[in-house]
Amino acid sequence: MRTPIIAGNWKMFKTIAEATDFAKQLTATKAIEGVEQVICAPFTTLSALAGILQGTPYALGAQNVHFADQGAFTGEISPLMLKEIGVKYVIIGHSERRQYFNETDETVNKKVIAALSHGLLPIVCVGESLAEFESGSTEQVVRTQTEAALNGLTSDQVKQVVIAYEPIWAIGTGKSSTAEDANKTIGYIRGCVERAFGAEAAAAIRIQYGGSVKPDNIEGYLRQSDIDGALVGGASLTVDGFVQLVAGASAARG
Ligand SMILES: O=C(CO)COP(=O)(O)O
Repeated sequence: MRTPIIAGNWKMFKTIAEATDFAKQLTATKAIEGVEQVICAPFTTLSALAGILQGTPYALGAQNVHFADQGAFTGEISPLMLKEIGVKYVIIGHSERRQYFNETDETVNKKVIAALSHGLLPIVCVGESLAEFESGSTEQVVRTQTEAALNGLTSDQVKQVVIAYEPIWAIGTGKSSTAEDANKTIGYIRGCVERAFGAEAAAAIRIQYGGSVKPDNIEGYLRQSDIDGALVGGASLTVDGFVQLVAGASAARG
């Protein structure tokens, strides 16, 4: 049985003061069990958050990483640096990075390999644009992205990866995929993993849905057979929102 995983992607929101405030409030609430909970925060806030979240049920995630250990890469952050802070997860290949920062399937793959080799767990984002959705090429797009991202991994490494299926047209738009459609595409992604890495890896890998997930729709997603959690932007920015998302995931699985 795959443990559901709810990850908040704060994107470029929250100062250190705001992040600290959030973490103190969150750790003061009664923790919900049975759901893995992750906060993917801006780089500048990670050290402060690590100090507060250490020893709590809340894991820390980053939103990007470079593939080299060190080097002349101005403005970048290496897997070693994240590991040193106590980061556990790292989002790789978010559509905003693919769209605005020239992230490619090739760099996503290099980053996934680098993250795993340093003991960081990748949350790899895949998903189609509106034009691709409307032309019926969703499956082709997610298959290409998934196969490229996982290229060269062993099946044991694949079991540690989390994939987030985020249709680009559903991100921050309030237009979410239906739970049934998301489940179908996520089932298809799992099938791609099975063809490349075998049944055991496909049964173990966790695949989230992301895109306008809110406390009032999360249960519908988590009740689906293949959806193992959610990667949430806007609704994860308040403590109340985050706790409600986790409560919804727990209720769906309860
Ligand atoms: O991009 C997302 C998470 O990575 C989704 O963002 P929203 O939940 O704000 O739509």
